[in-house]
Amino acid sequence: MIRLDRVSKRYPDGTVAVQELTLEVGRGELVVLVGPSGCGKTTTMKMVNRLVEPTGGRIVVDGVDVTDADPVALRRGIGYVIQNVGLFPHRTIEENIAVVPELVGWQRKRRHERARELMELVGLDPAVHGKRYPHELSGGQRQRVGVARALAVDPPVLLMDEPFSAVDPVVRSQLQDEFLRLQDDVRKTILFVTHDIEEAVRLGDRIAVFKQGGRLEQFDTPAAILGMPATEFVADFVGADRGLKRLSVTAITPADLEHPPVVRADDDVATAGAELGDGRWAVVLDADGGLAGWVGHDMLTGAGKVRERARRMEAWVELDDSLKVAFAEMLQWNAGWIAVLDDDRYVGVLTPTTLHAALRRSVEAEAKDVARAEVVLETVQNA
Ligand SMILES: Nc1ncnc2c1ncn2[C@@H]1O[C@H](COP(=O)(O)OP(=O)(O)OP(=O)(O)O)[C@@H](O)[C@H]1O
Repeated sequence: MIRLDRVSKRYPDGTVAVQELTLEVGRGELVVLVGPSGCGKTTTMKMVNRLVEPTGGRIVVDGVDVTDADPVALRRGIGYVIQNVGLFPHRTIEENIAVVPELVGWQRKRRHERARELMELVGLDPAVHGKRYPHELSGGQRQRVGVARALAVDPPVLLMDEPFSAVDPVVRSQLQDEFLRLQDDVRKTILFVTHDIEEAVRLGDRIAVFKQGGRLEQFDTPAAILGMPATEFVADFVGADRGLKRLSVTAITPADLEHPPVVRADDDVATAGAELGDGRWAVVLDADGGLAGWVGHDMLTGAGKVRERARRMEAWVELDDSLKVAFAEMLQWNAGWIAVLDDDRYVGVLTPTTLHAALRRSVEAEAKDVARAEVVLETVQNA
């Protein structure tokens, strides 16, 4: 959808901002450009909508070479969100959102309806905020207006340059969440600039890590960048805690799970006790495979049914949740294991040991390009 082919930019003063950059953003994909200050991220982005002209290479958007396109028409088809938004101070929020629709000649009623619809989409109340002026909104609300304005004529492509960096970390995290939900709905093709690796990992389908002088160091998924930094520069840039960050982008799969003894809620205590044997505890399931709780070996004495002895499970996670979510739940409940469900069906448990193994296997699986289940780890036991 967006293709950069050996694109370079040398400014008239001789500064090389971007060097032979080749990069592709697929339809509906969100690619984050990340790197230290001055590495050419903004320049790259501005070449896509021709606010800056490349000095070499080709840029194609939706099959059209941008150097052949009329810049004004081109920019109307590409939403642009920048830091500090750049709203018109003397126009209301509704008028600000409707700027491009007005430029392209939409009637007043249609503009009004579209602005209201977009305000709702980005979490603003049209009745409350529509008639206000930019200075009457909070920083986070202004950023939302910026996103709404960029979406006004429903462009297939969005360029976003540090759109959430002018707000405090709490609001920022909230905006990121809302933005991910929004992107799930609208599936735009997005080029997103940030200097914050946490933001890149959270938002990006793929991340392009830049180095000073506009050189692309690595272009890959967040998990691969964190698990297998291609160069020392990338390893330094993503940080010494990249293993921890990687937890948040690695999903739980069935191959990661352990399978402790299982008993049924309807079993007699004596039967369950015998089934458990030497095991210290068991997972308790109800008749249709749902999680009913857990039971300790020492709780299985006397007569009665398992359900009368079982303890309720305080927490569980779903397959496809991240390893980070599982780890956080284990810490919160001070538990040595956590049950994993697939919809309502119990499928196994994760422990700190299996969680760590899952993380290691996921890195090796990617390096060898095989399924995670096929990776056998070297461990202290089997080394
Ligand atoms: N108009 C210009 N003329 C000359 N040099 C420029 C111009 N604009 C940017 N540069 C230089 O090009 C390089 C890349 O700048 P750019 O703004 O693309 O970096 P960036 O990665 O977006 O940085 P930041 O994260 O600080 O915004 C920098 O060295 C910058 O000083």
